[in-house]
Amino acid sequence: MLSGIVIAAHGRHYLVQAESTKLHCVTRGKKSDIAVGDIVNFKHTSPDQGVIESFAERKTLLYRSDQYKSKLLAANVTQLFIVVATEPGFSDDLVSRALIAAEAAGITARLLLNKTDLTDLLPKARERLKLYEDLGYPVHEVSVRSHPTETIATLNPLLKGHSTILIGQSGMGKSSLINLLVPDADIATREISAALDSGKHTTTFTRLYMMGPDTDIIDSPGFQEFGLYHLTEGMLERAFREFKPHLGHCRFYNCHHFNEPGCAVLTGLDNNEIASMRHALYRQLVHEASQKLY
Ligand SMILES: Nc1nc2c(ncn2[C@@H]2O[C@H](COP(=O)(O)OP(=O)(O)OP(=O)(O)O)[C@@H](O)[C@H]2O)c(=O)[nH]1
Ligand SMILES: [Zn+2]
Repeated sequence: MLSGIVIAAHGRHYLVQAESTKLHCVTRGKKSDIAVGDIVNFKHTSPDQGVIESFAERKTLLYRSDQYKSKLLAANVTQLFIVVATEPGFSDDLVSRALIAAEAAGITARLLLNKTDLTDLLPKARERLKLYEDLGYPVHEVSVRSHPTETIATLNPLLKGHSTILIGQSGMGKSSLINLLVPDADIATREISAALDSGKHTTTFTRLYMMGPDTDIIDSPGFQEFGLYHLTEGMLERAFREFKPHLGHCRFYNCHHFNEPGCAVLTGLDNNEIASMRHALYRQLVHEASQKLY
């Protein structure tokens, strides 16, 4: 049996890189429980095609979900970079959802502030990011277009030895960043489309780019919405870092931290130790989780 890494996924079709060759693989039956980043064992069915027989134990697994189902996003990721910019404005909701997803999956998270060349807008962006810095998430300032060399120098040491997933809203400069870090990214993307989408280019894929023997970058499109319906209330309360000192100090052991008397989390909110925006998101996520239909 041969082994390789899944570099793109589309339904139950996968592009697997094994040494220097890329194969179009499928799973047996209707199963599609393999994600980008999975290490798989496969058998050849033709020189450039194969069948996946099994996958290796995962270090981490990232999901996104809606009311109806959860979807595997990427396996074996060790860190998540959230790309934001001075312009257009970024969504706190999306940033926090990504951070919660990272916490729940046990993945390190960092924020990249791009377009620092737009100096007029920089103080405002820094001020908005302070909330996350205070929570202990590092913020790295870059300018992909104006200071590419410095951007590479900042990011390469952070990327080395990691499998990093990049997420960001449209317009933040994520594509520019990928193209800067992975010089053949465009070629690789065309190869993936040709192999998995029969050249239609209609679908955007989550794709993995190898940067070195133990370093890769995963680009994931479509993060306009980041559903976290799969997280339970217990997982959610632990994924909000700032709740940690308060957990276990509520009057009721099964406190939901909504409006219960003697709730330590709500006391933290009143004392400004917890930002109201974050507590509101916690409420929203618990609500979403209760709407789950699977
Ligand atoms: N001023 C400035 N503009 C930048 C910088 N990096 C990227 N841009 C511009 O921002 C715009 C969006 O960049 P993209 O790389 O397409 O952004 P994206 O996040 O991939 O967005 P989508 O392709 O819509 O998903 C482009 O016009 C880039 O040229 C930067 O460092 N400074
Ligand atoms: Zn409570």
